[in-house]
Amino acid sequence: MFDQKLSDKSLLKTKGYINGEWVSSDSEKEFEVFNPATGECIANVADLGPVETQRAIEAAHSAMSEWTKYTAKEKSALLREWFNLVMANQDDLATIMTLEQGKVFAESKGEVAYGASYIEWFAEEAKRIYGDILPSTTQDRRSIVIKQPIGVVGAITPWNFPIAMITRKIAPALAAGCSVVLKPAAETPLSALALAELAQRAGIPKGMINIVPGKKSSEIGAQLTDNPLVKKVTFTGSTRVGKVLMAQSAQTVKRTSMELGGNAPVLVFDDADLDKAVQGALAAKFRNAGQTCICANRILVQSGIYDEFVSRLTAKVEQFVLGEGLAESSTMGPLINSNAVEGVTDLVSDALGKGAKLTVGGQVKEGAGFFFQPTVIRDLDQSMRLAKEEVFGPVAPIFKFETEDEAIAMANDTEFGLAAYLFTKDQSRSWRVSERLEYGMVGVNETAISSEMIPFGGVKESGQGREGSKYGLDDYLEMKYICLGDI
Ligand SMILES: NC(=O)C1=CN([C@@H]2O[C@H](COP(=O)(O)OP(=O)(O)OC[C@H]3O[C@@H](n4cnc5c(N)ncnc54)[C@H](OP(=O)(O)O)[C@@H]3O)[C@@H](O)[C@H]2O)C=CC1
Ligand SMILES: O=C(O)CCCC(=O)O
Repeated sequence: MFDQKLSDKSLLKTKGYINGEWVSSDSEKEFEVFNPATGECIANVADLGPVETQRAIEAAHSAMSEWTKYTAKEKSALLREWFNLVMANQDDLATIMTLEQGKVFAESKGEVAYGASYIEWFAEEAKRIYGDILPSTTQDRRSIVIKQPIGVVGAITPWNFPIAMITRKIAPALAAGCSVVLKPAAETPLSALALAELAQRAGIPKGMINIVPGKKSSEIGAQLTDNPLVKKVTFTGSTRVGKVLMAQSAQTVKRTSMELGGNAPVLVFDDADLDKAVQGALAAKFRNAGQTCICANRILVQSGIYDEFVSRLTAKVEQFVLGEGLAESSTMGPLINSNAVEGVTDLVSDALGKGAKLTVGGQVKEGAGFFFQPTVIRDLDQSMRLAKEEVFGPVAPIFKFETEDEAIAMANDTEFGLAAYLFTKDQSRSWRVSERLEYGMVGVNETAISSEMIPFGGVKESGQGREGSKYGLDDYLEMKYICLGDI
């Protein structure tokens, strides 16, 4: 399958990557990777476990002491070369991503560029790690703060963004001076391994990046959280697993960064620019077939424009073409697996059973693969599961509200707090509402809020820590205070 599709076939790697070597599992076991658009097996990948992970951690630990000998400028140059290679191989990386993850090729290309932007950004930030000299309480001493790499980083990433979620952890880690052992999602190991191949070609020293693909995620996770050589655990994925990893990390008091589930509301006020609001909600809802933690999960529309909003959004959604991601005609791909299809189906049935109304979609697509039709549902209320639970799929539930206070209360009525959006032309309302929304990120009249230059992250049970931006290095650095007394 890959043979005909990649211009550089050596980007297809199916072994683990430890200490600069491509390795099988000790047991020689492999696991299958599937194309979610067809259900076909597209590769067999080495099934590594806790023992190989321990080896990777030890390699990472040794590599870090070598990496400290590189100047900031040398580290920066290596990261820059990795960025160049990722961009030079954008089409092949996007092909691999579409085949294992399902998103349409244009979106995969966009994600490769987005993922690369974190490498470029942190190549630059690697040169900007500063210390500080503080005022002193006495004449005979000086107080100095230096920043040092926290240590070996254990990273676990999800399948929904198989490149960007990796680069936004590995690039700041390397820039800060840390090495990484990363476990990619079992659904999408091939993108991670191709990235490692390009890092190797860029000259990033052995042991600095280690990739441990494997199906025994809880055992690999236990090794990463229990091993005292690992000083920090960074995770993107479900809140359930994030809590497990935080609890495990507490035993050795590791620093953690958690980017967990979301339940993003889009608040559309009567005074909004309706075209802009429909377009924004559409983009935020259907990106990656709705499988993004900042996807619009609940669309809250004020009563005066409710019917008009529903009919305009429905008309746009009717235009989606569902299909295999490499087909040029497709504008939306499949969900990741059959569990995902079942989960979405259950949430839709619950809402329809309790009186909500379908305006488009609502069905599993017949035939091969894991497709669910792009769907709009209206007239929801707070009793329905869609009001509280994250629907990781192409379903736009539209709720009605009367007043600003009611909309804010509905928006905040969740344990999640990742991203929220609002549409209004009233300047003071945009400030007022932004400040009252209990979320880590708020988009005002804009839903395309992500970039390497902004601090991505949430509050409440959506996690802790921020990725990207000038703050993104902090999670990988320790602050050391040095008190210099008189000689
Ligand atoms: N914030 C986000 O970006 C994401 C949120 N989600 C949310 O989570 C739901 C479930 O998706 P799912 O893929 O199951 O997410 P998970 O949280 O289960 O998976 C994310 C990553 O964690 C790994 N993992 C799973 N269990 C453990 C464990 N006990 N210890 C260590 N690592 C573990 C997975 O490995 P493996 O693949 O090998 O099981 C994968 O690499 C989605 O429907 C969505 O609501 C999901 C993905 C991303
Ligand atoms: O966690 C996710 O679902 C991916 C984040 C997408 C983004 O960075 O915009």
